[in-house]
Amino acid sequence: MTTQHNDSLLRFMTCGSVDDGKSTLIGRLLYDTKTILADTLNNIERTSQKRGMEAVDLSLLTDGLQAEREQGITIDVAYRYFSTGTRKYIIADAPGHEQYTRNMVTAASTANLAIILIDARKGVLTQTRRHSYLAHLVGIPHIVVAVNKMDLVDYDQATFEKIKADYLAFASELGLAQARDIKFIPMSALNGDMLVDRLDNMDWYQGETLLEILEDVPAAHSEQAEQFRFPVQFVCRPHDSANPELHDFRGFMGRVESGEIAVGDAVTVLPNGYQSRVKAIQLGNTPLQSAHTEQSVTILLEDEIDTSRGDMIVKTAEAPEAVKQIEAHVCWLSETPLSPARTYIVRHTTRESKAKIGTIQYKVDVNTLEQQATADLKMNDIARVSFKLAQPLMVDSYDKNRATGAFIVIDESTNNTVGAGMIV
Ligand SMILES: Nc1nc2c(ncn2[C@@H]2O[C@H](COP(=O)(O)OP(=O)(O)OP(=O)(O)O)[C@@H](O)[C@H]2O)c(=O)[nH]1
Repeated sequence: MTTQHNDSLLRFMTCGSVDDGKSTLIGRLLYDTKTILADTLNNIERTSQKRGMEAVDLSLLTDGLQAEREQGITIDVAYRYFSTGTRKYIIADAPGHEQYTRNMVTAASTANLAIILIDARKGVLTQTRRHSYLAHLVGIPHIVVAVNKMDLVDYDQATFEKIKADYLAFASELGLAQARDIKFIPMSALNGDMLVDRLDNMDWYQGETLLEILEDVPAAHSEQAEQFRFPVQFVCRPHDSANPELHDFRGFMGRVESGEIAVGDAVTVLPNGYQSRVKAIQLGNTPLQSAHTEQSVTILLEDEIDTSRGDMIVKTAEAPEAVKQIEAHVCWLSETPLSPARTYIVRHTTRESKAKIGTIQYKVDVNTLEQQATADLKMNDIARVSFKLAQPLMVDSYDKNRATGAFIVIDESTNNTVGAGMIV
């Protein structure tokens, strides 16, 4: 089965430590793909000249967004958009240094590719390991290791090869090298080597440029044929006594989180397990023969089935389990620590359940990757936790399905999101 998908959009993120060149890299991409507005460009050129710089300071492009970022949004992730003839791009940029973990987990949850920046002079650092671990944890399938500032090491191939070997050694240890597609590029974001243009300083590198990788990489959902998952958001049941035909119309509205569905397919509605077939699919008022991932549609079934928000329509042959206990990796997002004594709400797709903490098996030191015993969780902690649920949830493992394998934890008293979970 081939899965249809929106291949014209790629979501990616950049990870790097302070001064590795994240802003410069993004600026260079925007500049060389000519997606900056002319007046913005003039401003930057003028400012760079005033500061006595020979080249245009591309970090000014993204730093202009700093003020926006600082307006106290809870999760501090900036999104930037650009497009080429081939694709549209959404870049998630997770700044902030202490809050790095939670920002990165948030930014990474929808990204399909992560660029991990390494300063060629410094090589693989603790932060590199941390970024890589988090990218792995949140299941980003494509990793580009960008060895930046090659101009400062005389574009030396041996330096690049050494960093590549070091990275691969720890990526294997982590299981990252086996599970993900990793590519390495030597570059100078400042001069523009190997981002959009190859230039001629590194003829020894025959691989793709950054933009070539971005243009080619499969977008989300396109790589594995995922199972059909349709959490019901709303049941549309018009009551129109003047129009008795409409009594038959009961549409289930929602978004196809994964897979695809066609008219005539055998489906099961969970958690009750009612079975039926798809009678019709509508996109707005347009009838469709089939629907695929990321489409928001209305599904009509052949039988009258009592269904409500929070139920999930799946194909009968590939139904997930409805479970009342889940094991997950949790990233704690709140300043108030997780307390095992309290009751939380777990929100999973369009469904919620009250939840109690079963056990916190361990938390992970993201710098050393060591597992440590703990009694609570503080902001930025990542831990393996089990939850006991009051209501069953229809879950997949996060590895298999990033939509139905993820959930958020909500504090009942404040209604704030306090944790993000990935089901093991
Ligand atoms: N020589 C050289 N300098 C670079 C390169 N890329 C970035 N820089 C410089 O490194 C410094 C930091 O770059 P930024 O792009 O601001 O780094 P950043 O990672 O965004 O830093 P934060 O925004 O503080 O996280 C700036 O002075 C850049 O001009 C490069 O490829 N070569």
